[in-house]
Amino acid sequence: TTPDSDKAGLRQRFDPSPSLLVKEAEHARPAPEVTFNELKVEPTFEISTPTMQISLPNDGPFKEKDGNSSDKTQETVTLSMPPPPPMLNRGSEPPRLKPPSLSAPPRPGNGFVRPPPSAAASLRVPVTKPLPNASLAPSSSIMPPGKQVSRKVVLEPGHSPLDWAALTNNPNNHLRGKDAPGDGFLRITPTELKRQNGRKGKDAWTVYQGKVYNITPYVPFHPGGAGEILRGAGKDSVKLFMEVHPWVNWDGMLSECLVGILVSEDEAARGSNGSLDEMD
Ligand code: HEM
Repeated sequence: TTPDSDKAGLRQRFDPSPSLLVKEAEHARPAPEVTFNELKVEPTFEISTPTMQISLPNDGPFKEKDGNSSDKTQETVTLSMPPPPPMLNRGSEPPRLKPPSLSAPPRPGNGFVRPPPSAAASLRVPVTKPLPNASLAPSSSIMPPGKQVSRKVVLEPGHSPLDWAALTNNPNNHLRGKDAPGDGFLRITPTELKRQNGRKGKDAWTVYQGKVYNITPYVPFHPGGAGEILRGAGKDSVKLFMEVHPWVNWDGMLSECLVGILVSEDEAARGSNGSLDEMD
């Protein structure tokens, strides 16, 4: 070979024409695609609607009303099916996993409709803005049936659960109220309890597990609203309370509001002046 032909040969090798490039590119096809061809899998991006063919005998339950006899022994019904989801990894690469940052990590406890029972519920500050007229709020149309919207209300400023906790921390606040003078606990009859219904200047007392509490100071702090908690005024609230929030720590929250215990009329008549201190 001459030097000139050497040059030409080199140029052809290192400065290939576009057609050569294509050829080389074809040769450079990655091996897994060959595997595809060997497996007779046709990589294609077309999305076709698959069909399903069902053969029905003509004299079966689908026979025409007028009894037309047809030469056909079979009728073919073609049903369309929705297209499959497009496959994005049709190439030779294995399917790639999504980066972890794009998928939210699974959160435990998502199935809970209500928060789990805990004493801390009494100190939890509401994170979502409640409905102003929560007791009248209709259930949301986008909520699945059976799941209700919160019945919590907007509390006045300074009436958060933490504000209540601060108030009960000071025993000088006399949260037992004006109807329970002194420090001693009272023995309260059902008749007396009935009178303490929060009306006509009377404090609202209620009963929980045989103990009588003055709920009047707590009413503006109650997350379920005044109307709800006052349903128990002058009577035993345990049933209503347990229906709504059995996890709330009544004793812990209202210990400073304890007025006394509920006794029967007979028991009260046997006692001297109604003070529990007398029993010691
Ligand atoms: C007649 C008795 C009572 C009734 C009918 C009642 C009713 C309600 C209602 C309807 C709610 C809103 C629930 C929601 O949809 O999220 C609520 C919340 C609440 N109530 Fe009562 N309540 C009563 C007594 C009490 C008492 C005595 C206390 C305190 C010892 C109390 C503490 C609370 C607390 C802490 C919440 C918020 C619960 C949470 O954060 O999930 N309730 N109440």
